[in-house]
Amino acid sequence: MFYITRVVHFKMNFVKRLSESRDLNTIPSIYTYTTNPNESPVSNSQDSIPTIDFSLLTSPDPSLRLQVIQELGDACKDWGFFQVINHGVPEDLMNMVVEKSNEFFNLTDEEKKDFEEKDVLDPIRYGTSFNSKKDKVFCWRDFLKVIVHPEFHSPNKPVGFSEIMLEYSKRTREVVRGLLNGISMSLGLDQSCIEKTMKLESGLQIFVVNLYPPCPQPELAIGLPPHSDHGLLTLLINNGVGGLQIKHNGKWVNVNDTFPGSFLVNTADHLEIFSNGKYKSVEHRAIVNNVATRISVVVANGPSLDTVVRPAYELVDEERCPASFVPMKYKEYLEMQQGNQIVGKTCLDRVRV
Ligand SMILES: O=C(O)CCC(=O)C(=O)O
Ligand SMILES: [Fe+2]
Repeated sequence: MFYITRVVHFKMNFVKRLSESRDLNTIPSIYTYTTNPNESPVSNSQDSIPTIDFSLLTSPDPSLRLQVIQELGDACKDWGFFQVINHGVPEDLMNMVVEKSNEFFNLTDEEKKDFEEKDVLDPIRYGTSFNSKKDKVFCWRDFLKVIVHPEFHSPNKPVGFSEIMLEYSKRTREVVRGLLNGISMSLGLDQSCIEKTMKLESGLQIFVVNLYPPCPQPELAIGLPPHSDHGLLTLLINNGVGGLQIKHNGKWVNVNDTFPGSFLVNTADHLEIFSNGKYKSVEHRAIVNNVATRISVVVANGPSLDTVVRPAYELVDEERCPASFVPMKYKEYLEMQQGNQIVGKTCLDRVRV
């Protein structure tokens, strides 16, 4: 008796390769994304996006410290988004991170093959769309996601990527720690309250590179649909090509002009949970264009995977201010978010009371 075994390889359709194919004038229908027709037009009023001077958090002048903590709290409450300047991370390092990330995508298919994603919690995942096994409409985006803390992982190519990622991971964790200390105080809590409760020492940090190649019909496709991030704070830098939009007072706002060398920071779901809804995780999306490849490098910073996240006890009062969220282990939340399609704030809604 003969058994014929046929091994079917699931071939990922990376958009980088697709966009490089000659004569691509229209996008395949799987990428056709319908935006809500009732949505108001995108606003360019980005001048008012808050800017936080990180160096003031450690100023010897207590009134300056107090002022920046107040500004940080207001930014989290009113925008869930701000840019951070004077953060101490060298601009050269930030540029190198973007450059090396680009080099990764320029490796041959064969070289990248080892990193293709199999499971949503694999430490290194090279993939396309958001969750290509579940997405009904595909995102015009390829990605690399690497867990860099509490255990450091990295692809072994291109040369020097690993060292750059390690340094960047350390330096950005320091910025996140400083910001979360300030945010703790802005909530009227001890400076180290978030750091301790969320066990940041073994907190999860994921390094994500998004690559959005030029798209022949940008108005029909989406880079990343509206969503909020898991974790506490997300830091973003890009290669100078715009595409990020954030939702502010029900309207999409373009985030294009930012200070060179600054971090774009957004509040994520677990900060909304911890603050009992005082600080909202911001909805954002990435649009695409037909001219230039956009690269964004995102560092997602969360609690330790075993932390059960719930609203801070100090912020809950059974009568006047009951808990708005039920407790959930961060690992479970992450699996739920990464293992499904990404739709607005639906994940957070699942733990909302
Ligand atoms: O590329 C961007 O600007 C947004 C990326 C993003 O939202 C994400 O990776 O979660
Ligand atoms: Fe995001």
